[in-house]
Amino acid sequence: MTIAFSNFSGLDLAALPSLAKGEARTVRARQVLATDLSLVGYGHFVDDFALAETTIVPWPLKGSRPLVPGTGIEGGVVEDVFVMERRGQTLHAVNHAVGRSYLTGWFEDPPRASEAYAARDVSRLYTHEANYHPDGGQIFFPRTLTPFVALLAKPGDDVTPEDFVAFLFDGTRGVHIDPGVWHQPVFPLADRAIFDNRQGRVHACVSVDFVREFGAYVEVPLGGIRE
Ligand SMILES: NC(=O)N[C@@H](O)C(=O)O
Repeated sequence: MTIAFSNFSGLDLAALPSLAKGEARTVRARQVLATDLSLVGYGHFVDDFALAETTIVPWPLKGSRPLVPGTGIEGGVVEDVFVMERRGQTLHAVNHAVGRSYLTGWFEDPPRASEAYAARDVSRLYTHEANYHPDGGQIFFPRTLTPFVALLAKPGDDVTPEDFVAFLFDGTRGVHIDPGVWHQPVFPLADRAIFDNRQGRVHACVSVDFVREFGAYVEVPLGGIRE
């Protein structure tokens, strides 16, 4: 499958506002340890990728008649690897299941970040967007025991940067992100990591652009738990 670069939010990545110049602000996501309880409303743990079910949302109806049972969900799922990799002072994510790649964040002031130089501080990352899938959930499962952070917010199109929570996973378990839950591709606490990914084949995506809508980048903590 060919891989095409996707910029869901449509933000001009060649004209990013500068934090150093005060052209944008940061909203630091609250970091919490992923537990069964803390994930309520966002998703749940996955312990066996092969056996894990991905929630598929039945086709939405406009009339009063119901779907014939078992129909409206037959688009099924797609699955393949999702590769997260640091490229200098930027982070990229390549979704081989749907053939799309993304720039998911910067380890420096975004307009000054370079792929030619190593990141100086990887304890946090700035990201500019998030999205959700109305058609189904999405599973990220680490192939190696790499700890990772899932930046998530509960469903609702009136989402704001302040709604996002950075869930810290220790790398021994995966995550099922529920339909409608805002997310970015997960952020590994390593320079490169491979995840198994399973999601709805329809791959409907609804995006939020933190920069153009709120004048902010979301700062994602990637260190240990502070709270
Ligand atoms: N950008 C982003 O979040 N993408 C993933 O959710 C995906 O489905 O590719």
